[in-house]
This record gives sequence, structure tokens and C-alpha cells, in this order.
Amino acid sequence: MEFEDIRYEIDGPAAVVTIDRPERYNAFRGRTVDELIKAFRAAWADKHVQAVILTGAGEKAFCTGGDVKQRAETGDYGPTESGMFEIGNLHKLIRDIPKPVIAAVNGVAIGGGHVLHVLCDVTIASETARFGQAGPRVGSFDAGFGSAYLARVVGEKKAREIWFFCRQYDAAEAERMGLVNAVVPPGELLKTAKAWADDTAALSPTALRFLKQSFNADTDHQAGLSNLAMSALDLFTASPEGLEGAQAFAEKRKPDFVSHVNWH
Ligand SMILES: CC(C)(COP(=O)(O)OP(=O)(O)OC[C@H]1O[C@@H](n2cnc3c(N)ncnc32)[C@H](O)[C@@H]1OP(=O)(O)O)[C@@H](O)C(=O)NCCC(=O)NCCSC(=O)CCC(=O)c1ccccc1C(=O)O
Repeated sequence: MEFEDIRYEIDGPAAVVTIDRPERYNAFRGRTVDELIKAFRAAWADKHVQAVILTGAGEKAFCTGGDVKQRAETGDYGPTESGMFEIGNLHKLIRDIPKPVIAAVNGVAIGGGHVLHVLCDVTIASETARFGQAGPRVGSFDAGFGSAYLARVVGEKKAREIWFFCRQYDAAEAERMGLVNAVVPPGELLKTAKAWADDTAALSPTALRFLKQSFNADTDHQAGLSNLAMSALDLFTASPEGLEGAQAFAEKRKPDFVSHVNWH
């Protein structure tokens, strides 16, 4: 498969999917999401793939969410094959693919990039990784899996803290709050993720499939919340308040949200 924004490689039993836009800190645009969906579908269809590793190119970033500069320029995340921004379908695919998905977090996992690792089945972090949500800073939010499922992972209080204060947390703190499964030195990140993937090769694919679906069943209703959240976000990101966040980021200035708020 020919990709521009990602890389897709098979390594033993693992499909390694790498977001490859280091100059934008691996932020995703519409095309990136389309390509990620193709990669995850290919991994699903390949019966020799037992696990998927999701990571980012370079040492700085895993993924920093939506490409805020693109949004400031065009008001959207750029052209896509279907004409729709398919991030909600990518979220569902990471959950639905009946194989373990391992996030190998090599740097900052922020905003929609943080949501991606939260949705992966397990997360291995480099000691230099940083975690957090940024939407309210740049005129965005994820009121679907990104908040509801996060609360299942770290608990209500911590999830609200993460969203309401937009702080960044280092790998050790992320491990303490149950947001990551293991922390390793940067040079060992991919090796460790591949070793975890190798461990799955000895296991029954069917047993893993039923187990993943069983874990998911308890939170599958959140897909409905996710649909609502995407619809709300479509409206919000095009609003004066939403656009102010993206423009302020691109212009490297503080946003003035309050002047643009349109509710009482
Ligand atoms: C990540 C930072 C905290 C890193 O800070 P720092 O280490 O100081 O590096 P910088 O100098 O800031 O950044 C280096 C370089 O990268 C560019 N960059 C970084 N992030 C982005 C980005 N998201 N988009 C475009 N470009 C980016 C940055 O401008 C620099 O470039 P220069 O040319 O050198 O200036 C910090 O960078 C930061 O805070 N980044 C922004 C993070 C952010 O706000 N992300 C978006 C959050 S909102 C979001 O993701 C929602 C979108 C979305 O996912 C979505 C959309 C629709 C429905 C659902 C969803 C969903 O929830 O998933």
C-alpha cells in the first residue's frame, strides 16, 4: 500500500503502524485518518497479524491530535476520500479490530493523539513521553470515547482533571494513574512493544478475539456518545469560539474565547 502520512510494516506477528508527520508533531489531517483506517483494516484482514503496534515517527511526538494549523488555514482537516473527516470511524476500528492494539508512545500524546492511545488495548510509554488533553485550549473537545472511556481507565476525578485543566503528565505519573501499562527507556520502546506482540503469537487468535469483544461490550454504548460528540464538534469547530482557538494556536498567541462565546 502506498501511504503519504503513515508507514505500515509487518514485523513477525505484528503490524507496525507509524504516524509519519514529524514536522507537525504527528498531528493528523483528514488524509492521515483515511490512511490509518486502511492500515488497521489491512491488519484486521491479515490472519498472520496477531497484534498491531501504533506509534509515531521521531522522538518528539506520538501524536498531537488534529492538525490545528490545517484547521486554522482551511477551517477543516483537509480533503479526504469520502469527503468526511473519519476520526470517529478510526476510533471504532481501533476498538473493533479483534486483535490487541499496543500503543508505543514515543513522545507527546496530546489532544486527539491522547485519545488514540487511550483507545488502544495497552500502552507502553517511553520515559520521555508526555500525556494530556488540549482541546479546550484550541477550540475542540472529545465528548465521546475521549472523555467517557478515559473515565473508565483513570476514574472520574482524574479524567475531569485531565480535561478541565489541560495539564501534561509525565510517563511515571501516567503509569501511577493506570493510563499506561509499562514505562521503558526511549531506546527500548519499539523492542518492548514488539516483544509484547511476539507474546501474543503463541496465543489463540479466537480466544483473544472473544476477550477483546467481551471487554468492549461493557462500553460499546459509548459509540452512541461518540456519534453525538462528533456532531457537536462539527458545529463547534466551525463556530467563532472554536475557530478562535485554532487561529490563536497558529498565530502563537493567547486565545480570546470569552468574546466569542454565544450562550448564556
Ligand atoms: C504538543 C505540544 C504541547 C508540544 O509543545 P512543544 O514541545 O513546545 O513543541 P511546539 O514548538 O509547540 O511544537 C513543535 C512543532 O509542531 C507543531 N505542532 C504541534 N502540535 C501540532 C498540531 N496539533 N497541529 C499542527 N502543528 C502542530 C507546532 O506548531 C510546532 O511547529 P513550528 O513550525 O516549529 O512552530 C504543543 O505543540 C501543542 O500544544 N500542540 C497542540 C496540541 C493540540 O492542541 N492538539 C489538538 C487538540 S484538539 C484535537 O486533537 C481534536 C481533533 C480531533 O482529534 C477530533 C476532531 C473531530 C472529532 C473528534 C476528534 C477527536 O477527539 O479525536
